[in-house]
Amino acid sequence: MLLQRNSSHRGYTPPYAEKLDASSEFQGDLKESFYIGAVGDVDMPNDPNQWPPKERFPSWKNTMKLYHEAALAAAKKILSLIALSLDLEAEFFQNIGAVNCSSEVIRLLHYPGELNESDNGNYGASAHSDYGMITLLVTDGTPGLQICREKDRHPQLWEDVHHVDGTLIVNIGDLLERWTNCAFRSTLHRVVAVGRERYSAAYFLDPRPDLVVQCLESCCCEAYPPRFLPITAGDYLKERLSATYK
Ligand SMILES: O=C(O)CCC(=O)C(=O)O
Ligand SMILES: [Fe+2]
Repeated sequence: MLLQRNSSHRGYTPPYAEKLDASSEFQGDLKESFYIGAVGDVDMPNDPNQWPPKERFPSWKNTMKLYHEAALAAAKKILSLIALSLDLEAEFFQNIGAVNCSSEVIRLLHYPGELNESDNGNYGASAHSDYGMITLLVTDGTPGLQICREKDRHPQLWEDVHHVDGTLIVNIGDLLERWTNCAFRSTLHRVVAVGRERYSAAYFLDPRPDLVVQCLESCCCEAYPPRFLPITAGDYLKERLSATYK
């Protein structure tokens, strides 16, 4: 298939090719998606994105570029607020290299309306937390997204995320959970099949791959020691991605 996802995870991923919950009994999730990384310009001559033909989609590249810019600006503001809440400078995450523009990815998602019988019980997107820092999600308002507030509790309790027009859904990712020693928990979420076609767009912001993610000083003390070992952002993301595409 043309524009099939390449080794830089850019391009088209068909249904069943991704399994966000590696323990799912199904072959893969129902969604299909298209990944667009940071849009190359003078600073990024080797843009690994895959672009549909200009003749058919004349404004596609520019629209994606504008979306990246707007999402990055919003993500930076949210990260500043998170930093302030941790008694850090507003620019803390940007200053340490946690806001890496060349690792940003937009994932355009489409969930099918009709299901095969063999997909009974399968998910549009099976349960997972996002891997990086934060995710900004917009949807077309079709239900399906659910979160589990207490991911370590069993049985898990799932709640619908209600659509509010004109708003973004912000997910905390695993790396922010590791940095903050669980002060900010990464949100376990999934998309259930509701028998209606659904579209959404997720924007993922990840740190520089060589950045070591370790518990922030303001997030641990003797009585509450670090819960996670230090790891580079790149190693963590590689580990999670390899489980997703097994
Ligand atoms: O489509 C959605 O609402 C959620 C998508 C999602 O969780 C993801 O792409 O990581
Ligand atoms: Fe997600």
